[in-house]
Amino acid sequence: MMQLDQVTKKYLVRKAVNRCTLTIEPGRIIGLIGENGSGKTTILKLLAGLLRPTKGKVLIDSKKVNRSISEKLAYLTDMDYFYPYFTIVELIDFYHSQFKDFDKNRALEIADFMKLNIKQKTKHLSKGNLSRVKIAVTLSRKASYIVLDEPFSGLDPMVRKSIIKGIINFVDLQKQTLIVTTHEVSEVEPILDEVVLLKEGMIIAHKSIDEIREEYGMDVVDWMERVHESTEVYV
Ligand SMILES: Nc1ncnc2c1ncn2[C@@H]1O[C@H](COP(=O)(O)OP(=O)(O)OP(=O)(O)O)[C@@H](O)[C@H]1O
Repeated sequence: MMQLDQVTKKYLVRKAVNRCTLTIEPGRIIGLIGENGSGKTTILKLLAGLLRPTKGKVLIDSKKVNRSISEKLAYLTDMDYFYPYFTIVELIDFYHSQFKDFDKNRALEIADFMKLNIKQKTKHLSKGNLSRVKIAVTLSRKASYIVLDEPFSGLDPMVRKSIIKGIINFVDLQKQTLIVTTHEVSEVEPILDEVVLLKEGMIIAHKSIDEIREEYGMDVVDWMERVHESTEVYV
């Protein structure tokens, strides 16, 4: 289980995350949604132990998060920093050597599903193919928690939908929990169980997709727009 308990994160004087309380149950796929600068990446970095909260507690499996959480949390960042002279298959071997839970066969299977040429050097990859490689190596870890920051941003809209739907086959929801931030809400929505909506560093809504449809009888994107414009809190 992942928990934020009254978490505030300040960068100097600016509050990027403001008194956020959140519980994420295991085996769920969560969409962390919000406009630019609303605090999504900061929350993911707090969960990944890369940042410390200014106030409050970040807990995973009831333990305070620190850097050793990387053993059970796979994190796809919004940055690209692969060693340029590695081919994709060499990169997969490198990940295999670095992470005990890395499943090389799964990586090759995802690379194949993503239609990647594994003999290509990472420095020659297009932005979209680099995004595919990042997804492949992250989902190949059998980590309990998978955290994806804007994983679909570089992908061609023509193939994005099928890739998003396909990745669900590479997550084991009996054992894994997935959090994804995205601006492509309508495309990602089919794979989500819950959405957490952020506005100016605060959580303004946390609902399951079923609840949104049943309680509000609304399409998720329409509901999010309504919540975002309203002053009410839906948690
Ligand atoms: N290292 C930093 N130093 C100072 N301010 C920062 C730093 N990182 C983020 N911020 C600020 O904190 C706020 C939240 O940033 P964050 O990156 O978490 O938002 P985000 O929702 O992920 O945005 P985006 O959708 O654009 O990626 C923003 O106002 C941002 O400018």
